[in-house]
Amino acid sequence: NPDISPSETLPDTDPSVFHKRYLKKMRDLGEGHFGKVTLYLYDPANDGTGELVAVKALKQDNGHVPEGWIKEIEILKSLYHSNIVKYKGCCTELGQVVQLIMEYLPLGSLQKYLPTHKLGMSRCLMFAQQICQGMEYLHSKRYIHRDLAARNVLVENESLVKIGDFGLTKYIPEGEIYYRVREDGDSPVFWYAIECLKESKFSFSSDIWSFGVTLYEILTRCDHRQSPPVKFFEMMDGAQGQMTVMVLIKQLEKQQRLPRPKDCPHEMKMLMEQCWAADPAQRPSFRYLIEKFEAIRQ
Ligand SMILES: C=Cc1cc(F)c(CN2CC[C@](CC#N)(n3cc(C(N)=O)c(NC(=O)OC)n3)[C@H](F)C2)cc1O
Repeated sequence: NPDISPSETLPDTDPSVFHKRYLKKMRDLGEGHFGKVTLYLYDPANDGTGELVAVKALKQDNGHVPEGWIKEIEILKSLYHSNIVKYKGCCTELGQVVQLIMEYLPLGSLQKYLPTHKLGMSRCLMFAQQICQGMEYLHSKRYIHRDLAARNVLVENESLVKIGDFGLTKYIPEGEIYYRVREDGDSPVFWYAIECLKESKFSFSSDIWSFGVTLYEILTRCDHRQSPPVKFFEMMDGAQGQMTVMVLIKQLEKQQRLPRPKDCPHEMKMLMEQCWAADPAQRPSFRYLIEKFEAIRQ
């Protein structure tokens, strides 16, 4: 339309800048150790026609912004993949970045979706392959996730899932193999590789172990009676009843692993066991897992 000058059609504001005053709180989506994720309507026109967004905010402690928080925002901002939740922007307050704005996936996590949608095996394997594709991309940028689990995978629709949270993601510098941290608070120990439990050594290979547990969750349709914590407690031959990290390590050192889910194809059982190899070097890569899923799903 020749008589409208470009300046009348181009937006003159940065779409990745969100103003706190236009964020209308809807409800909480999740709670983490250091903060929470909340559903907001971003409604600058103040007429309810805005868009729903998922907002991650840290529990503010005396106003200083932890260095890891900026890192998490920078990491998500740099990721572009169909199986990774989209970064939308930031909301700053007093010039400090305080909130991370992401796309909202109303179907929520696999942990909530699977028990109520009876998915067939082929759909489960399709989701598993998509998680591997998102993770292969993440590893290609030298990031390790450190918290891969069904609760952190979101459902876009019945044919698409995305890795939705990067709260524990770390960069592994060139030439390094491990990332070492002093674990604190509620670490997801039942998703942790044996070397993470024993020496806090995280690597690309420890993400593979966590993927194996995530695949187990998918094959059990996230039935809470078969959840990793429940099954590991059951395997503890119920004696002392007190599960500690030491007891879990002993079980894993005795080569005990999560049981084969009902109706689980033998090939999937083999794949999970490869992901749970005691030696990190023996575990497959996400590239290898993608090819396995391609072959099985043909
Ligand atoms: C500050 C740290 C921190 C705080 C937390 F609450 C959590 C846990 N949280 C992660 C994000 C979460 C699950 C995933 N993936 N989710 C994202 C969406 C979305 N983008 O739409 C969504 N949708 C939904 O539930 O729709 C019905 N759930 C869910 F909030 C749990 C992890 C943390 O590191």
